[in-house]
Amino acid sequence: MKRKTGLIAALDTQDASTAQTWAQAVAPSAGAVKLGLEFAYAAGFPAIADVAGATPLFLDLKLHDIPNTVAAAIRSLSSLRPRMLTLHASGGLAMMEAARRACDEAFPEGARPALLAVTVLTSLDDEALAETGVMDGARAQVLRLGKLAMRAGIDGLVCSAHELAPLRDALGDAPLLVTPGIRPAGSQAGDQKRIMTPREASQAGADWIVVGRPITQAADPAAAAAAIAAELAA
Ligand SMILES: O=c1ccn([C@@H]2O[C@H](COP(=O)(O)O)[C@@H](O)[C@H]2O)c(=O)[nH]1
Repeated sequence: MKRKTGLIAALDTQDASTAQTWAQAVAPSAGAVKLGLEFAYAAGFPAIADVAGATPLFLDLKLHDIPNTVAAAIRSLSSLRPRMLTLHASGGLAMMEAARRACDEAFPEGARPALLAVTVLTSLDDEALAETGVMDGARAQVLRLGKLAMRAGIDGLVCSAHELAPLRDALGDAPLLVTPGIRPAGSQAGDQKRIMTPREASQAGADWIVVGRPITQAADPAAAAAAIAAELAA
């Protein structure tokens, strides 16, 4: 049976009123809004809560530090009540385990966010990854980090749509698989390297796709989001 794929709109801006405008525009089409480093550093935590409002919040802070610091950061951000929260799998097993324990302790029963481990950023191709010392390519590294994240009790993974099939083969249906690097046909790749269209990512088994600039930089963000949602539903 075809998996239902939801749209997460990435609202990357420093300006709270711009983010608010975009959040309203995508509300009929997106299942969640993503606020990340750019917005958090510029606008602050209270603005994150304001923009998300009643829409589920994907808080993409990509935590990456020693276990004690990551656990403390999760306790600090718990008042934002994110639905999904990211950390880097490359922080290691102990860091991810500490994050999971902190989530269990800091959030009330039933309100714990899905912890998502970022595997290999979608802006990296095999060549760029080799420059960091990973010589066997993005697919192998995503699988390695994905398995490590599952051992740590992490709920899902951020990966490119190209790794969905091997991840499903290796890990089954349970992990939530979230894919940025999504580009509707004809749109600019920008700095993204491992890309797919919304329809391709959905067919490959994504639970969620993350789309930013193809929506926010469109002449009509509401229409762009609606077109992507329609492509996912087709
Ligand atoms: O591997 C990753 C992890 C996170 N992202 C984030 O997703 C959006 C993508 O925005 P676009 O404008 O659609 O490229 C952005 O907020 C990234 O921080 C990612 O792209 N890749």
